[in-house]
Amino acid sequence: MRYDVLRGFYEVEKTIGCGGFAKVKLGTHIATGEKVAIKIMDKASLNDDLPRIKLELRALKSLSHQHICKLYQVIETDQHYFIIMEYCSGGELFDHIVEKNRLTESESRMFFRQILSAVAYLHSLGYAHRDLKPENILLDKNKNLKLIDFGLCAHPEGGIRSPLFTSCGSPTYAAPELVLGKQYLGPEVDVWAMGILLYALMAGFLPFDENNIHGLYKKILSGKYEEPSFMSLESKNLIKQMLQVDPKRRITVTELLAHPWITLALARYHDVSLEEMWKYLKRWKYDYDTATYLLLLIRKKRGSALKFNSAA
Ligand SMILES: [NH3+]CCCOc1cc(-c2cn[nH]c2)ccc1C(=O)Nc1ccccc1
Repeated sequence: MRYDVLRGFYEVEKTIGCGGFAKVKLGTHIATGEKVAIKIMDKASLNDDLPRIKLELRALKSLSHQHICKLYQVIETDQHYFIIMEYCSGGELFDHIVEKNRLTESESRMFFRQILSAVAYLHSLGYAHRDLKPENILLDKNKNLKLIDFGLCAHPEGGIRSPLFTSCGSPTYAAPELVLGKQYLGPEVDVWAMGILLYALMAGFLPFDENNIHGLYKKILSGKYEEPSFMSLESKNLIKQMLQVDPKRRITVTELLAHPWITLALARYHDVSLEEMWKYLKRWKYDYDTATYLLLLIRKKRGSALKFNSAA
């Protein structure tokens, strides 16, 4: 498939993922030679998924965090949307767990801290992800986690604490209040999903699993799951606090950040303060210059030469 609008700016290579209304291809940003991920959506097949794309673009444009997949450029034509993103060569966290069966407690903690840092940042900007699962967490070549797919994220007008209704996300990771179709709060369902994630990292299987949806819902609503003997007591206790059926009794992100199991020292990401960073990002147009600047910034941080052929 030829994409004329990309010619001279990006080379398009193999497909690295596809889901529903989008396919994702590996690409090369010609001016810098850096690899990128190009999420391609055919407008004709989007139909009622168009709001998801708008949501995702709005979210990605305002997010800048070391554990959230970076947006470089947005290209829109009559037929397509092209979302140019940071390339995560380590694939999905899901595959990483499957190949290792389960992770050690310290590796799980290392990954979980990164997820928590990204989710805490999201919530601080008034977003809830609402579809946290291993398939939406990728690894870059240094095994750093990157959150993707903000197509279901919520940014309620009344602020992150205002109730939501839309039932969305994957049933396996859905919190009881979501399953019951009750009003729910974005941050609380994200904490539940992170509890499922942490359990899956350390156990190698899911706490609530059933091949039929009703059996699955019953298990989720019971809040009862197996606690493998190889899990330490503090890990079991942390997961228990995240998988509380009553969202009011569930541990919050703020409490998680201070939790002894986490002792999260959130590293400062940019040399500039985050406030200044946001100011720049808000002004950027996510055009080719933005992509070029961001990729050069990464190259600089990596200490590589600032190779740049302006012929492009
Ligand atoms: N489960 C992930 C499949 C690959 O999907 C992606 C990969 C990257 C990626 C790969 N390397 N670097 C970034 C960036 C974004 C996506 C993505 O958003 N996929 C998607 C989400 C919803 C519907 C359809 C597709």
